[in-house]
Amino acid sequence: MEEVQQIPSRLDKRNHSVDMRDSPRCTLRTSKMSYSVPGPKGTRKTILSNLDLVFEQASLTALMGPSGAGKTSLLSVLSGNAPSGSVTGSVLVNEKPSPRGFKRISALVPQDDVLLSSLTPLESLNFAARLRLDVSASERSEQVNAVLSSLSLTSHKDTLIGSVDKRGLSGGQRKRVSIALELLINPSILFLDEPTSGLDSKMAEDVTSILMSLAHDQGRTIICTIHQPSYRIFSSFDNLVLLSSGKVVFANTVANTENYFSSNPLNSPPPNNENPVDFYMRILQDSDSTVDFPSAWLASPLNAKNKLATVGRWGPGELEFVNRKAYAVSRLRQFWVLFHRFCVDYVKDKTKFIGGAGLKVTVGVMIGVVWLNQAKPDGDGKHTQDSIFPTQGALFVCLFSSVMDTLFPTVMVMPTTKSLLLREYKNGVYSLPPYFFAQLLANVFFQTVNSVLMGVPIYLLVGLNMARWRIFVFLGCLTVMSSIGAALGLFIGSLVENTQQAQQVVMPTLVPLELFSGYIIPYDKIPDWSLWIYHISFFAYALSLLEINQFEGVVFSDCVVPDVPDGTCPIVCFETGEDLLESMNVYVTDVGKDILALAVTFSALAGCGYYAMRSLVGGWDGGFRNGFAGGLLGGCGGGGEERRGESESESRKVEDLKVPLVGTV
Ligand SMILES: Nc1ncnc2c1ncn2[C@@H]1O[C@H](COP(=O)(O)OP(=O)(O)OP(=O)(O)O)[C@@H](O)[C@H]1O
Repeated sequence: MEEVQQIPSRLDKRNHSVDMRDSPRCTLRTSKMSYSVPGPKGTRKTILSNLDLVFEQASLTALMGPSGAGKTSLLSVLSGNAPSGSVTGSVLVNEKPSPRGFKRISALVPQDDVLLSSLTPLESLNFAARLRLDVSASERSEQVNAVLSSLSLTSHKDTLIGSVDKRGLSGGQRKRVSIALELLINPSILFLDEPTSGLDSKMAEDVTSILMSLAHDQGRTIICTIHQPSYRIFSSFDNLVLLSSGKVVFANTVANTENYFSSNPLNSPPPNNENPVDFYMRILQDSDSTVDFPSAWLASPLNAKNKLATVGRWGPGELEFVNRKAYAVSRLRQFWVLFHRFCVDYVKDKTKFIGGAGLKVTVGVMIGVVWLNQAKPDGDGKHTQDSIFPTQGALFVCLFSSVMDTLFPTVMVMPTTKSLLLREYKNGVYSLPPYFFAQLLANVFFQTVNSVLMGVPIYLLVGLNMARWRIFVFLGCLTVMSSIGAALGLFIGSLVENTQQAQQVVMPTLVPLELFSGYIIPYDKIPDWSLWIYHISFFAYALSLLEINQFEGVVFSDCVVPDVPDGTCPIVCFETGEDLLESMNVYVTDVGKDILALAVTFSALAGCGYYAMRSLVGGWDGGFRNGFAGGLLGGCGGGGEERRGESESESRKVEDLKVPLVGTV
């Protein structure tokens, strides 16, 4: 059994620092609490009905029941993360309405260990501490070390967390890091969704014994959903809440479970050769059973005892302390810490950082070699007609690559970053704008570096216009296109459920914009019905800029128009760069318009990305995502159940905790 040490006392009330000894001890009580969600055709589906439960301070409670019984829903409602449905009845913390800063005294550890795989436990905790604790650096580091030691992670603090593809911490250690991240704020109430799932029996026992100590030695109220625990693990819990079809079947001490089921309502003890926990689950799911378990529980004397359980009280000034601030640090600080974390995560992932940069240089050199010196003028500074097509090709490939190389990595990492965002946002770690802008800026920054690494070799090898400042216009244009790719990536990534869907959205979105950009289909060949696509294509505006940058002032030496009798020239031939530009509907005076169009495109996509992310975490109109993405991905499949799960877990801003959960909501 792992030993849990007490986290030292260092509370500074002015700074909202944390320490369990000074933090409120909390008892959670539900009274006639019901939870329902919108069902089909305007009906409502009741998921939890009339729950009267008490979760006492310094206790470890197991939430159990057959699949679909409502365990996760109950955890979501108790932790303040079920805004998609409606809650009636009351959920009280120390007999008082849930305080404004509820998320600063409670924490939810999700089932999946959503962690940044390229960081170590120490780095993860340091970043989390910078976001969640408004104390001096030395106090922060003291707290991080105390939490690491509290969860027996000190000797693993510098090991890479890792993931399925990258070896790192074991499953049990990862789970402990997940718990440690939440323990940083010394929560009075800790909610855990299946903390032992996926762990072997030894790891599961270690995690349970840690939870037991956190409850008993440190006074926390701990509530976890749990599936098929061994009898040993089951016996470590103090209390058991057993649900079936959203109703309470048993809610009392674990010690009383066997007596209760052996007498009323079953009148027979569990068979000797069967784990009693498995036995209770089996009988609850027995479709032939005639026993009305919820009614039997309501009539039980143990139920009355449960209702009369002693409840905690707020100490003097505690409620005021909890009610103060929604976030521990300012939004500017949140932005800076998150930006730093995105950068460290990117740089530490060698495949992303070194591999990505190496690939860009290689591709740049390859393209440069393919079109070597094709755009270079002759000794007199003049160009030839046959340089036009390869030059345009090189310019277009650079633009295309800048967008795609930013868009795809951004979309591909979204499943991981989304889960992390949901976890942290749900737990009130930061507000959305700092997160969104930190992610956008970090993506733009790294992908711009990559675009430059690819663009410079192409520029030099192809022999593009070397007039002094033109290379900077070229690189600036690639930077803008990378930024557009990043904003579009965040937008699409927030809308879709997985990478497969992302691919199904990306290609149909980008192909028309490329096709009608004026390069693949020349401007004068674009059918009238699709001219609008040309006018909204950011490829068209960026290509226009690069073509002006390249061809303005250029003279072609080989345009000798043959003398033909009827006056029509049989070949298309340009004497100057301006002639060429005009033939493509590009004018030197368009520069301002092109820059404005790109700026508007970037702002619009960033706005849509933010809106989609806001919708993802459950703010504003949660229906936007389901409506828009549902329509877009109607035929893509795979999402109904996941989407339900996500909306169920949608977060609400901490400020919103002023009203809900209490009384009739
Ligand atoms: N937002 C929702 N919309 C529709 N149905 C929902 C929603 N949330 C939960 N449900 C339904 O409510 C019931 C309880 O779901 P919940 O996820 O809470 O059960 P559970 O006991 O945690 O199940 P499991 O053990 O399988 O995770 C299920 O039938 C589920 O389909």
